Amino acid sequence: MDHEFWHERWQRGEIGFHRAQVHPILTAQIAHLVAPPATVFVPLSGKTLDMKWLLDEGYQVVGVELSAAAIEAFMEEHQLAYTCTQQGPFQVYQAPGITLYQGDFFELQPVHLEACHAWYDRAALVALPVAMRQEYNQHLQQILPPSAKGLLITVEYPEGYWKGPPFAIWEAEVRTAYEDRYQVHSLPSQPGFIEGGDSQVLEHSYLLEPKA
Ligand SMILES: C[S@@+](CC[C@H](N)C(=O)[O-])C[C@H]1O[C@@H](n2cnc3c(N)ncnc32)[C@H](O)[C@@H]1O
Repeated sequence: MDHEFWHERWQRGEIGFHRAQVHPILTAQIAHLVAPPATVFVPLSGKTLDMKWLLDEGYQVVGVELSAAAIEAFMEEHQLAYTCTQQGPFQVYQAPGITLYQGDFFELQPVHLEACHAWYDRAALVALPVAMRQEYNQHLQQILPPSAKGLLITVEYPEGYWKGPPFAIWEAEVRTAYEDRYQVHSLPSQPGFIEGGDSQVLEHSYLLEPKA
């Protein structure tokens, strides 16, 4: 999954991961972690409608996304008046309540996320092959404030059912990645969504709360 893979997907409009509705797990769960006007980090954000829902609820949003096309589509589809400036390795798109860093997640530093109270990971961790996931989990924990809480959604499906992305991630992997620093609350799985997928897919979500 190099950068070119994702740029090409955006260029060709192959964005089956993009949902036409706000994710019901976000709307049901985020208030259990943080209340508006808390700042929520959305890694590998695409142009998800979830960010608009968060803004409309009164949350502040910080995102990171490789594709400028995705970020500009988000701003334009929601008619947000935005500015764009260069800051180090990022083009920074800003509109009231939202800052989207266009560039590589792995270039983010703690200073970029110092205002964040929570993060929301849907189709970010599962977008990465296993070799990158460990690095992603470590970097995420290094750049977030230690008090930040997480809402993570993974997908699960039988081996051989789908090539990925999204990749199936089982609870043991989530616990290995997060349990040192977070209480990992597993929520009941529910029928999931993969472009062209069917009932063999489950979505499994987790609330991650820093250990005292
Ligand atoms: C599967 S999509 C999910 C998008 C969004 N979370 C959603 O729910 O619609 C993964 C996104 O991550 C972006 N991406 C992949 N690798 C990235 C990286 N290293 N840094 C920033 N964004 C990245 C891709 O361009 C793509 O938009």
